[in-house]
Amino acid sequence: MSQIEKKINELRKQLQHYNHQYYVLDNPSVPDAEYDRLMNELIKLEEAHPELITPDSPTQRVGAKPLDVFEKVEHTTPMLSLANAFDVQDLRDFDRRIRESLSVDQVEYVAELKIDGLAVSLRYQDGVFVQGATRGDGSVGEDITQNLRTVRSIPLAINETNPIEVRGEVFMPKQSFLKLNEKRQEQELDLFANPRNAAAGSLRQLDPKIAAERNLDVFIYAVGEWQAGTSATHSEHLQYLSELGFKTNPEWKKCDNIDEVIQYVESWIDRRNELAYDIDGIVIKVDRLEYQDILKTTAKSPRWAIAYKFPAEEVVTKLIDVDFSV
Ligand SMILES: NC(=O)c1cc2c(=O)c3cc(F)ccc3oc2nc1N
Repeated sequence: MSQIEKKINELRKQLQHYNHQYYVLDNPSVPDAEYDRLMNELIKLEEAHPELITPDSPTQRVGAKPLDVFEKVEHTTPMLSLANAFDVQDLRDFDRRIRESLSVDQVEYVAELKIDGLAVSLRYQDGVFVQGATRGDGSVGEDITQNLRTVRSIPLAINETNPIEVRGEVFMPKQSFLKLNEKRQEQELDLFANPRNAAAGSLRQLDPKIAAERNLDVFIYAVGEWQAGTSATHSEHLQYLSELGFKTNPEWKKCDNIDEVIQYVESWIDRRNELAYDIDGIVIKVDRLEYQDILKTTAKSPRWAIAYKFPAEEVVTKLIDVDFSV
């Protein structure tokens, strides 16, 4: 390996590490000036040696040119939607049905915040991000790889060389949403109704440069296709996803029974406005993967998971004070 290649690989490793600290762990470890200096050094070296550029280089986040259309992508494992629960009794019924089907007295669950964004599937081959898609109708989604590459918290490379597909929710933080609408107000463009629509609208842009400016973020919440997988529980999957370098939501909780799930749900009903992002409920999943396999799915939804929906918040949009006096 030439000195140049050594230098390029060293810079890539450093920048990928700093990216992970900043965007995935929200814990910047270098001043921006130092990060920019290293990035500029890598850009210059790659410009001088374009044959050494690889798709997982930190310089390749925004590169692509606008698309004419989004290609279709078939999901090898369908991306189903969740059945809803609206009160505690629904949760107890959900738990009873599962314990009866499994003929067990107690079932462990994982409870997770239900991020109010857009479901996506990300595929990695030989440790490199190769394709990202929307849920679509559950069987066929749209290829939005170029736009997902601009989401800084989506790693372009992971240390799992076996093919793996993961699923998560792309969202726009509340602050970014307010700033975007203020800018659109100034430009006399129509405003987005909520962060979810803003995130969806950003991922539907054919020009990745626009998506790149929208400050999108992601929480990865499940492993999809992973032949090499050996985990016994969903909670092990969540820990593994985090070790691989994915951004997972830190608020998930393993619950020994439905009573603990109900406590968790009730603890979050009044705490959502503390969060930097919108949630519209809590997702509850049977933790043991062998139980998930036994319970399977209906045509539309898994029998081993349910979404407890919070009552819709009275929509208090921050009215942007427009100064008509001028
Ligand atoms: N918005 C979310 O934060 C979120 C969404 C889903 C799903 O839509 C979902 C759909 C399935 F068929 C199975 C598991 C799931 O798990 C999920 N977990 C989450 N945390």
